[in-house]
Amino acid sequence: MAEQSDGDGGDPLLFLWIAVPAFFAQNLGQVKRSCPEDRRPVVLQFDGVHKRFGSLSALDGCTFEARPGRLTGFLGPNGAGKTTAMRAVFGLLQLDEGLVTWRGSPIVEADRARFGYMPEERGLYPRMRVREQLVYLGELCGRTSSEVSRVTDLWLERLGIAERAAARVDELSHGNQQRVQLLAALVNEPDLLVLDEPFAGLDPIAMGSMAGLLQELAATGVTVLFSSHQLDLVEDLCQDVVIIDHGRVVLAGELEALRAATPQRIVDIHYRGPAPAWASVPHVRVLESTLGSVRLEVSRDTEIAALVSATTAAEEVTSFTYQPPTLSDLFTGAVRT
Ligand SMILES: Nc1ncnc2c1ncn2[C@@H]1O[C@H](COP(=O)(O)OP(=O)(O)OP(=O)(O)O)[C@@H](O)[C@H]1O
Repeated sequence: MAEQSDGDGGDPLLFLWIAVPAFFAQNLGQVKRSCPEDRRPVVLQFDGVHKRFGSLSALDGCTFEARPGRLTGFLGPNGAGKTTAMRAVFGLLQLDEGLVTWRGSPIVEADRARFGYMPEERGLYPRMRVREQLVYLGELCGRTSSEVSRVTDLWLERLGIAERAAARVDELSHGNQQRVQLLAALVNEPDLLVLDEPFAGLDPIAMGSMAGLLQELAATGVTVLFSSHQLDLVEDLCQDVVIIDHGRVVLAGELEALRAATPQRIVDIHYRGPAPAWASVPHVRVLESTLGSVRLEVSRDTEIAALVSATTAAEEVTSFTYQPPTLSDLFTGAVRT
């Protein structure tokens, strides 16, 4: 696998990883994924991946997987190694150790013809017209012009930007440029979609439509891995999460299972009147307390009756919720400060 870019700067034509193989066209027949006798695991797998930049370990034995038909949130603080890992999927950097595999085999260019990538650098040609650019990019993946035109028109319509098809990319709003960028990752009808912060900078409405779209794609069996710093959104959207810190995976798996497996439970109470003495209840820790609301941490085995009994001292209780830690709580607990 050739190292194409290891530089720090943004490469505006980044997704030219798909550009080289015009010869994909004649090879695509060999990469059909629906072969029923093929029982290899249909996952994207990172296995002990190391990537160093000089003395800095950007990926330090990174191991995780993303599964088909599911949304996997790829989380971590700034500089944790998310973009580096995503670039590794596309052969945009040379790994020092470890393997990234797709369906159980090291990824080759023919696999990448069926992958979609939305890079952090957002590499569209700013002066090229939207539809023309999308068709061009789809053709670079080895698709015929009519195939790619059909998919492009479908998605332009679906994303509500069909009327801007003839506009230049740099004439579009940020949100619409982001939609076109996503579309550029979809024109080859990918089996795997890797998105670097697809929600960054979107307004709430655009976020909702992007979220809905990713759910729809996952529902059709696409493997979707995306990075984000918006933990509430990831919690609402993703079945699986991978949390990475200093190049190492510190927590990974099915979100609900990870939440349920924690020994802590979080109790949020909203009330009127003076604050009851919750801290006096055994095994209760006050995490936050403001006038009229309190957040408590209890153990999974704490006797809730004692807590409820203490709460009745409030003038009125307007809400009482008891739940496992949120994704944000898990993230804070997992990541080194
Ligand atoms: N080409 C490079 N040369 C040198 N260092 C690099 C290079 N690319 C990434 N790094 C470093 O590797 C580490 C991981 O960077 P990366 O961009 O993967 O993190 P990230 O998790 O995507 O961060 P963010 O959330 O801020 O986007 C950082 O310390 C970064 O400075």
